[in-house]
Amino acid sequence: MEKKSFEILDVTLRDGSHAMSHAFTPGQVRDTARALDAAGVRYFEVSHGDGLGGSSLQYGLSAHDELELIEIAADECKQAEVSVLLIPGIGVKGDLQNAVKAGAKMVRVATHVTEADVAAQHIALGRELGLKTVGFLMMSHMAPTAKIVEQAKLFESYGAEVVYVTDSAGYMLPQDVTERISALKQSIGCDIGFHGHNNLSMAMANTVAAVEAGATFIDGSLRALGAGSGNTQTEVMVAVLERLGYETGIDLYKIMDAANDVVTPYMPRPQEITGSSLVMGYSGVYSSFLLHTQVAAKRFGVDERDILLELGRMKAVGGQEDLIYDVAQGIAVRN
Ligand SMILES: CC[C@H](O)CC(=O)C(=O)O
Ligand SMILES: [Mn+2]
Repeated sequence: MEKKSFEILDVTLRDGSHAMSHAFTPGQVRDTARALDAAGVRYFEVSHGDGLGGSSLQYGLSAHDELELIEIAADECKQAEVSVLLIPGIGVKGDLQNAVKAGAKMVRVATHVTEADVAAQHIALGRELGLKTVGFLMMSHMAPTAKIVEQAKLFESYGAEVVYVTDSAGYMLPQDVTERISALKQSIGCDIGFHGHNNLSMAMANTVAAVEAGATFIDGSLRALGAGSGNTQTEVMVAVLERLGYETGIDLYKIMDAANDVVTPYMPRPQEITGSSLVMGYSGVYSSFLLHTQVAAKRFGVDERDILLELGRMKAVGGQEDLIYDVAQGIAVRN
């Protein structure tokens, strides 16, 4: 049987930044990048959790300059390439140009699932700069499949080479993923990717559904380090996909060692499904809201889950982090 091949993109050093409160050190980035490269991972992402330019009071200040971290990671690459995330409005074109000078070779331009049109200039710039250029539809559970197809076509028309379905809230079930990826497969010519979160313990099942439906770019993070309950666990995904007969190009022992020997020692807490992250998956809340919610719950003396349920009801989206505090205060007043 001919083995199907695809790319695994590791997001430990970007989505993991949320779980690390944006405090990756240069040494942690160097060691992680070296281990990912040695294991055969083709692409891995480095930047503030909210992408280039994310360091701010709204999203959390970075402990170290992300351009310096990108440069350190790129220096470790013998075969791998560094990706950066860019959310138009949080990051600007100049941030992307600087990331390229620091060694980035791929950009993922991320928008809310209904707002692909804000990415036209950034995708064009990515292509102009010679980057592998990707469109990333965040909170994909919030739009019906037809809308996702429409938005993916926009990304493709701007020049995106890959379009991602992104389950930012860890809300989707395998059938949701199958439906969306299959529809994209029939409607667009570029590659399709999937990025999952594990808030309902569905990240691996969703990933398998995505590859079986035709996705050829799949995200994971070592030890699942990422926002909320974290991402699809890269080293486990390699084993599962190999068992399913796919060619990952990644050395299983080396990727396990990267997770266990490099990442585990610096993780601030185990990547678990807690009551709060479960509520995020259940009610469709952005995984990156978790740590902000914990701070707000403490400050106003309220239950984190009540804040998250209310944010889910309000259909809060990325960029509305300040709402978390308003909601917490409102609950405290009502209590
Ligand atoms: C805030 C950006 C976000 O973390 C991007 C991402 O990984 C997602 O939407 O899941
Ligand atoms: Mn994510």
